[in-house]
Amino acid sequence: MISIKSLSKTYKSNGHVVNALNHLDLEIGGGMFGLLGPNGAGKTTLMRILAGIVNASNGSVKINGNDLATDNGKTAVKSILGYLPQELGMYPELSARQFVDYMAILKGLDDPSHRKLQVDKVLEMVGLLAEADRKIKGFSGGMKRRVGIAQALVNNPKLLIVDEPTAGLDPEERIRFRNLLVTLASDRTVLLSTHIVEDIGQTCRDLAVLSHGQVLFRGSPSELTQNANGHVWLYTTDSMEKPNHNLTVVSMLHLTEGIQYRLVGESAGDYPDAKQVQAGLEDGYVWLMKSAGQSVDAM
Ligand SMILES: Nc1ncnc2c1ncn2[C@@H]1O[C@H](COP(=O)(O)OP(=O)(O)OP(=O)(O)O)[C@@H](O)[C@H]1O
Repeated sequence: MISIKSLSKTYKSNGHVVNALNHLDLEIGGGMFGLLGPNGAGKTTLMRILAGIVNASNGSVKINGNDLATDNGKTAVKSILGYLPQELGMYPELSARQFVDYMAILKGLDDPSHRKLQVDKVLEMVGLLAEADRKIKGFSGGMKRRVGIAQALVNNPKLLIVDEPTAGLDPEERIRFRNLLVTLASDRTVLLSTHIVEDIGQTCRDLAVLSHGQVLFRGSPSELTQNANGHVWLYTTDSMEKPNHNLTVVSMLHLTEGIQYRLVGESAGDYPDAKQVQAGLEDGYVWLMKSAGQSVDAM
């Protein structure tokens, strides 16, 4: 559905040139697709180009055969696209229904009776019909995010793009939101950008990991996980000294016998007592970044 070839985007700011996307190639099909990568990897830039908000510096993007470099292509894509940016400005004094209706007008749904049906339909899809006449200012973070999805869905898009939608949500809201996206992906493409590895593992069959504006990995969550097998250890010590820097600490657990480190790296040779364990998705991500020479030390 989406074909991206040698896509580059350069920003100039304060005399510096930033290569946000650097000859990026990517093919994305139907269903739910994850875009994973550290802050600054280029995810938002890629989504903004796909959504037609910024122009690429070089390269080509085709969505359902429509070339985003042409006016006709842009118009065609607009009619099949829904976009939820990281920060969507909402009018807090409006009710959910008023806001989604307003966005529907902006998207060109001119027929009032069709628009009303469509607004109610999307509010129902996101589970907000019962709250539709409450002011947005009284909504929780998760509810606001659902209003955001409702406005993105109001033109019944075949491609839904969501940028970091679960940031700042509590665990219950996050799970609910993730499940909503999976349901929506049953009959459309949903492109989900996040830096939360767990969100991708729970929802996407396919994913790409971006770093420095390029694709480091393209495949399934289980392929990303499997690549790390043989490179993950648990090591328990009562010493206060952290394991050496050739190993990345993925997590730490305080036990009665000391601190248990989960470590990812080429070899745990310096720690003969370390026990090799099965990799998880987060280990796969850390191993990928480490193999590419990127620092992923969160601790
Ligand atoms: N409008 C802009 N002007 C200058 N530089 C920019 C602009 N937008 C993004 N950048 C730079 O481009 C690079 C990629 O940013 P982008 O926001 O696309 O990454 P990201 O993966 O979405 O990160 P995050 O998760 O932090 O949003 C970063 O170095 C960023 O500072």
